[in-house]
Amino acid sequence: PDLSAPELWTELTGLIGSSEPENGSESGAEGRAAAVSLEEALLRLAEFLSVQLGAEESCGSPADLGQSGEVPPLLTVTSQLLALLAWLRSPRGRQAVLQGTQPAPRVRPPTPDGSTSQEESPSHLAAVPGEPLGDEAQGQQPLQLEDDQREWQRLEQLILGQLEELKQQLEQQEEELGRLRLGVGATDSEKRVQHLTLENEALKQSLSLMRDLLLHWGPGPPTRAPQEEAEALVELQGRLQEAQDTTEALRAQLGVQEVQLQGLQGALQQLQQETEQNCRRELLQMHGQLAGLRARMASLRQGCGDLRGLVSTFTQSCQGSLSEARGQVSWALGALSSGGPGTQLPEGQQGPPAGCPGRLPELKGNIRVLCRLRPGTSSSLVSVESGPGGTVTTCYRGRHRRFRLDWVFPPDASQEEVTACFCKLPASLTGTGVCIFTYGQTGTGKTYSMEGPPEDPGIVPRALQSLFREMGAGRQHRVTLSMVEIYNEAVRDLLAPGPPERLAVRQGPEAQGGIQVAGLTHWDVPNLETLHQMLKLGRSNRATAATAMNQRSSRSHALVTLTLRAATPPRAPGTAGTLHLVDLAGSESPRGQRTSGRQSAHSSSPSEWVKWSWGQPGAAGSRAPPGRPPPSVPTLRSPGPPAPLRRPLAALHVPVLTTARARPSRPERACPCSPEWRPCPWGLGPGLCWQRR
Ligand SMILES: Nc1ncnc2c1ncn2[C@@H]1O[C@H](COP(=O)(O)OP(=O)(O)OP(=O)(O)O)[C@@H](O)[C@H]1O
Repeated sequence: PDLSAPELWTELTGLIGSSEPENGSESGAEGRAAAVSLEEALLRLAEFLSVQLGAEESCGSPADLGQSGEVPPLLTVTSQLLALLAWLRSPRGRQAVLQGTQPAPRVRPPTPDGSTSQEESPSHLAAVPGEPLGDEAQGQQPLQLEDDQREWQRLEQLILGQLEELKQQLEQQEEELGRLRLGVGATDSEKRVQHLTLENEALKQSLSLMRDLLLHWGPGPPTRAPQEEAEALVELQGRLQEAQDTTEALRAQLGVQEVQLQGLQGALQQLQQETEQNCRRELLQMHGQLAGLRARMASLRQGCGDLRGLVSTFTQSCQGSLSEARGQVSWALGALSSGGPGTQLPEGQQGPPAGCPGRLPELKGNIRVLCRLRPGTSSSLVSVESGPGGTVTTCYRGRHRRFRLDWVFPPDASQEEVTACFCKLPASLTGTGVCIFTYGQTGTGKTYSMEGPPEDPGIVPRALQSLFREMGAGRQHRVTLSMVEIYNEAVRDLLAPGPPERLAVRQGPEAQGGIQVAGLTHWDVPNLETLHQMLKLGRSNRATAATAMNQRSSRSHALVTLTLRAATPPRAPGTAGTLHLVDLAGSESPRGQRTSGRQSAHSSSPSEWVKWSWGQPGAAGSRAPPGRPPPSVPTLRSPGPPAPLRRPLAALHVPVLTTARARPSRPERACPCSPEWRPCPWGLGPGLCWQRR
């Protein structure tokens, strides 16, 4: 096994060349070949073959040995060698070797399947060592020897050629085996390398994974060297410093944002409060408006009921007046017809009979309409005829109208002149009722005429002064005063001890004066001074508001009622007299009228004057240039009288306002005045407030 293939073949070649007698002492073989026995050569050959076959089997090509037609040359040579060996060991071979002849085995060349085809000749079989040859055999021996020698040479040449061919094939196979070994080794190495590389990569990944896991979840990195620890510590300190700096910066930014947030929260809170306040304020306003609307609706309902009552009262009053007038007319005609022409009624019979006192003047009508022109200019006034039965001619929007009135006061008429017409009235108060009211557009002098300034008092102070003067100190009448305001269609008591409340107006019995104001207070007026104080108090309580045309104008109707009753018993019912002094609210947006090019110069009645003057702007004023009527203007439509209660009360037969019950001597309601003589919250003077009095 320690010999290489070429050396082994060299030995085999030498062995074949020295195939002499086994002892070989005289052989021509050389040195070493002679020293190797045949058996030993065969053993070496077998070992070589086993090694060769093992090597080929390990190379994965043992199947090549069994393929048909591809008998390995090694087997061929081996089989021939074995055949030669068998011949040499046979007696004939021994004899041939002993005779110094070449063997003449009838050995055919190896068959393709490697089997040795050995055909023994009869002579060959007879030439068995130790057996004697026959004669025939003796005679044929030279020919056979020559054949054997030729055969031997041929066989020898054949074996040598095959050995040479086998040698070449072995060398080729050796080279191929080397290549195969090298290739297999290279392939395995590569596979191994690849496998190891993969394992290495897997191990690397596993190691990296384990390292990461240990860094994150493990007990920490393994202890490092002090230098590394120091460097890591420095790095960590740097990172810590950066983190602290970042934290400080974030804290500062957070502080700024907190301040901004607080500011925003404050602004939001303030906005919420403002919004809440606004909402509450608007809600309160809406509640107020709603309450006002409800009150107005209730007032409208009440006013509607009152108006129905007034219409009913007016109708009844008209019917009664007509019946009375018919009776008076029939009485007067009867009296005149009984006396003949030129007959005058006797002195005592100048009036109607008993039961109809003072009715004759009413034949002229119980309404007097007086016109007072205010100083100033008025574009609608054309001409004026002052005095009793005077006329006023106006031109408004191209239409001329002439009105005849009971009295016309010129613009320069004084308060005394106007009041003189009313000074006789208080004397006839007993048993009747008188109503004086002013009526006109705002700023035309109604309040001025009724009240007047303190230095130049108007109708009310002068009439009341005249009334008290006539009654004298030991008067026989008891005077009571009430004062109401009709504002926004609500009736309020201007002299109520408490806060002013809305009073209800009802239709009462005709015997008690018809219209009644429930809960209205009536105050005793002992003297003129007290009367002035109470009037002042009532005026101060009157609701006033500014308007565009007159800053002092009143938006309410003021009604002062003075009642006179007999102070000594017996008090006969029906003997009370009442004086109503009314300052109506002014008419503010003049009512438009259709433009008319025609001019009318006929005289209109006082009632027409009243109707006309209701909506005329500047109804009183200076005279316009005569003969130049104002140019036509387009039609303007404006609201008329805003409320039913603003109608002229004179047309309603002067309803008498009375209380539903007699006024007690002392107010039933508690007086807020304290007994410590503090200023009266009502503004009443000493002796007027019942507690102080
Ligand atoms: N005859 C007059 N002489 C002098 N001044 C007058 C006269 N009439 C009115 N005035 C003045 O005209 C202004 C308006 O008068 P007044 O307040 O009496 O009008 P009014 O009709 O009562 O108005 P309102 O209807 O708004 O209450 C007042 O300053 C008043 O002094």
